[in-house]
Amino acid sequence: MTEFFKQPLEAKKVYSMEPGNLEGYGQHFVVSENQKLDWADMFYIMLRPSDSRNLRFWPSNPPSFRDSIEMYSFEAAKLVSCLLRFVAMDMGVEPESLLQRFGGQPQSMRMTYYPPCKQAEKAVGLSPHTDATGLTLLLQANGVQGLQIRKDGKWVAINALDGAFIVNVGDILEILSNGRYKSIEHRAVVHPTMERMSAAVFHQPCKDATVGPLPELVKRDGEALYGLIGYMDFIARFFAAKLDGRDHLESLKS
Ligand SMILES: O=C(O)CCC(=O)C(=O)O
Ligand SMILES: [Fe+2]
Repeated sequence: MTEFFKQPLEAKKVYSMEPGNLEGYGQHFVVSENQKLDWADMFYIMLRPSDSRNLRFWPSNPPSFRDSIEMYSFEAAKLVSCLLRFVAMDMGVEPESLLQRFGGQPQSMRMTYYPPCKQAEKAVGLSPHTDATGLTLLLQANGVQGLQIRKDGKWVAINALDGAFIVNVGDILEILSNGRYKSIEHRAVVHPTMERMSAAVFHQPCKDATVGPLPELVKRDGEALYGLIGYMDFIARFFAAKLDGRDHLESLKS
């Protein structure tokens, strides 16, 4: 990842995003021509299932990139399967019940490079958002801190352990768990003199999945806190909400 971002712009532009598609090199969360852009370069690819991969966006330089990503993707999927089993057990439902909702374990990855910014307090590295996923494994790749989460209305800085994953609960797990696990709003700030890099691996339902609280939880709770929605409709709402925090999620509440 470091070597990819270090290349001259021209080399990275070979992988530029195309209209209507998030894959490739560029900026995400662009909703209007008047907004300030995030102080970051992003690179997004689909990893799983393997037939969702578009190798046109997989850099051939550095030469080890593809093999490294393949291995990373496999291990991340394995870890997330374990975590989803633990979460299911924690909620007192069948251990496989959550995992079943992520059939084929769709997975994608956003690598983000935040250049240093002299006026760091005036720039936003990554705008506040929740992840539209089940679970996200986030790795802060070069030891520079910058992630913040919104807790009780206040931004709290996260001090990540070196080499450890930060596990973020996403919108879909909040819905499936009927609100037991809350999707965390987060953002990234930038540093005045140091660059920062992060890699987020997202685990989401398949495109044609319908998402709603697990029936066994609804039965126990006596009500479903969220209505049923197709995953692609959910994604459309996610982007239409223009990153207004958790609005897209709150609007699903019945
Ligand atoms: O850079 C970070 O720490 C946050 C990245 C993130 O939230 C994302 O890629 O969705
Ligand atoms: Fe995120």
